Amino acid sequence: MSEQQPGAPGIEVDRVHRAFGPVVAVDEMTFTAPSGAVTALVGPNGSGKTTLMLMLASLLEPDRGWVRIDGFDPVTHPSEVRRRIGWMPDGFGTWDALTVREVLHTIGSAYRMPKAQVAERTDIVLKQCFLTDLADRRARVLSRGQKQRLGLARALLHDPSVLVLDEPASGLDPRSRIELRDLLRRAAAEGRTVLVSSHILSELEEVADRVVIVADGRTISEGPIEQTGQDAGVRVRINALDEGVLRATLARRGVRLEESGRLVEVHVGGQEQAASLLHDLVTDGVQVTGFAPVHTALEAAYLDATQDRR
Ligand SMILES: Nc1ncnc2c1ncn2[C@@H]1O[C@H](COP(=O)(O)OP(=O)(O)OP(=O)(O)O)[C@@H](O)[C@H]1O
Repeated sequence: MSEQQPGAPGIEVDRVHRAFGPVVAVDEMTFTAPSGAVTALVGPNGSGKTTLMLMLASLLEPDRGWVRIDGFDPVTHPSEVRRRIGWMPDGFGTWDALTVREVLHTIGSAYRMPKAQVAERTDIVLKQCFLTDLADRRARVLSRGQKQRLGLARALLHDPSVLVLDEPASGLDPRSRIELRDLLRRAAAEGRTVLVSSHILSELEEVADRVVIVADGRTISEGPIEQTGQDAGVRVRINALDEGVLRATLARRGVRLEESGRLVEVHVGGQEQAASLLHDLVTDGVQVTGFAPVHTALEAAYLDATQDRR
C-alpha cells in the first residue's frame, strides 16, 4: 500500500459531469472520501453511482470536472491510479475455466507484480475473503456469493490504498456480510480509503464513517454518519396503554396520523420536535409505552434527501 497522510483525501470528486448522449448520468458531482475511513455512496437507482465509480477506476473519462485518487488524475495518470485503486464492479465476468487461485494469479500478472509477491498476496486475500477452501475450484462452479467474494479478493490483490466497491454485499449471506463489514473496517483502520455503494442502508450505517447522498447525478448531502439525519424529518411510531386516549390527544393537538394501517405513526420535523411531542403527550396524561423512530437516521436522511426522486 502506498503512503498516505491519515485523513488526507484518498478520493476527490470536483464538479464532475458525464453524459451518455442525451442522458446526463453525473451532473456536477462533488465530494471527498478521506483515507482511514469508510465512505458510503448512496442514491436512488440511476443516480450516477456506477458511472462515477467507473471514472474513479480510470475506465471512463469525465466530460467536465475532475477526480483524483491519492492526488492522481485517472485521465492523465491512469497507471498511477490503477496501482492505487482496488475496484470491485457491480456484477463482473470472471474467467470461468480458471480456478480461483489462477484467477488471482492472472490478475497479479496483469499488475506486473513479481511472482513471489503474487503467491504471497494470493494466500493473504484468499484468507481475508474466506476462499482458501475454494482456491482450486473453477470459477464457473462458484455460487453468486462466492463469486462476489472472489471479486473482492481481486480488488484487494495488489494491496491498494483506495478501495472502490460497487454493491459488494449483493448476493452475500448474513455471515459473509458480517465478514465483509469487518474487512472494510479493517481496511479503513489500516489507513485505506474505502468508498462503498449499497442500497442496504442499515448495513452501511454499521460500517460507514461518512455518507455521501446523491440523486440525479448530483451530491445532495455529505458528512459524518453521526450527523446524518439530524435535521431530517422523522416518522415516529407511538404506543400507549390506551390507544383511544393517544389518538384523541394527537387529534386535539392537531397532529396528523401517517397512513400506517392499525399503527399510530406521525411525522415530526426533526429530533427536537420529536422530543417536544413526547413531552406534550406525557403532560396531557397519555401513558406512553413506546415512542421510536420507524427509520434509522441514515434511512431518514436518505428518504428526506431523495423524496420525489426515483
Ligand atoms: N453506457 C451508458 N449508456 C447510456 N446510458 C447510461 C450508460 N451508463 C449509465 N447510463 C445511464 O446513466 C444513468 C446513471 O446510471 P448509473 O448506472 O451510474 O446509476 P447507479 O446510481 O449506479 O444506479 P443503480 O443504483 O441502479 O445501480 C442512468 O440513467 C443510466 O441509464
